[in-house]
Amino acid sequence: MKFHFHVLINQASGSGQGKKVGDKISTLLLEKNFLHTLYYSEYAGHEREIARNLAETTLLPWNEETKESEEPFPLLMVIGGDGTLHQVINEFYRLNYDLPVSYIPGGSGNDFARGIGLSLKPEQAFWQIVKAPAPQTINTIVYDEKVQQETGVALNNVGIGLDAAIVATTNESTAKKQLNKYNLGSLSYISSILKLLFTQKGFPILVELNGNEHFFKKAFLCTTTNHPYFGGGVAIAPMAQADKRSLDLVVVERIPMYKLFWLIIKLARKTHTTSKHFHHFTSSRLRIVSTIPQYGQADGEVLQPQSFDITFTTRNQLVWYQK
Ligand SMILES: Nc1ncnc2c1ncn2[C@@H]1O[C@H](COP(=O)(O)OP(=O)(O)OP(=O)(O)O)[C@@H](O)[C@H]1O
Repeated sequence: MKFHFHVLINQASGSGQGKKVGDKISTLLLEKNFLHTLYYSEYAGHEREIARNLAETTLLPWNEETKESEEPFPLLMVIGGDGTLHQVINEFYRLNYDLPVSYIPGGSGNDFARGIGLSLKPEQAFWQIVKAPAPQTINTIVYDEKVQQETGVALNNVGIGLDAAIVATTNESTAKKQLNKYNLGSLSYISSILKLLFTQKGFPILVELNGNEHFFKKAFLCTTTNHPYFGGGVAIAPMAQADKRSLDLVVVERIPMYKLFWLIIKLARKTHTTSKHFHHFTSSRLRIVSTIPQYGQADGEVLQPQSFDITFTTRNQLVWYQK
């Protein structure tokens, strides 16, 4: 397959990891004589503008015509964290573009790459892309939130409660910026986790799926996920699969601290799914209503505290790589 790679790099992602990966891949593209053009995202939101411009002028859908064409296929290659890819995919979704993308992880969490079996090593991920003769169909989560009227797509997960509060607190923490300078950003993440394990209160939610209603008086973590991982490699839903057109919802109830720590130990041992405080549902469509304002997160991008009446469905996205 002949490509023209349009490489969109977020150098700020992963506390500078995006820059390192971007440099490595651009050197590789030059050395191996691949046709390519580089684009650097210079501020938050710029990645969306670049993606939109490319979609309007350069990128092509993958269809019978482009399959047969002798011309190099113009393929977008995103280098950054989960948040960068999230923004690009959302721009395409907003403008109704159905375009294949490729991705090389350069963030700190890189859950999407983990979830679809794309190497976390940039060079290996690069060859997984270059050697693939065609894109793979990957499931994504479409969310439609009625209270604030927000819609979008997530590649990894959408959470209400604990996970979202952790992301928000870590992002707000001034310590993070300091620690990131020394590549210790994960310390600020761990300190947010510890703080919120103690302070996050249980909140009522109603879940509707497969024609049934489930009510939780004190939900603590409520995450709809497309693949097993969240929070940088924690396999919260080991049964989830990104190549299946279904979503997995995980609800953990607020339980006393000693039980919670036991559940965390079980999580580390991957035996948490047997706990009676861990609830799991699978469906291709589900609705969650949460009336007490909570933080939300979609692929690690924060939704400010709000009530939620959110419906999740699925959508296909073509991702260029081979396992
Ligand atoms: N040049 C830039 N400077 C600062 N922020 C940027 C820049 N370009 C894009 N962004 C913003 O960075 C965010 C995405 O960051 P991303 O999630 O990729 O990195 P990360 O948070 O370090 O990685 P991870 O999600 O794996 O922890 C998006 O909200 C995007 O708008």
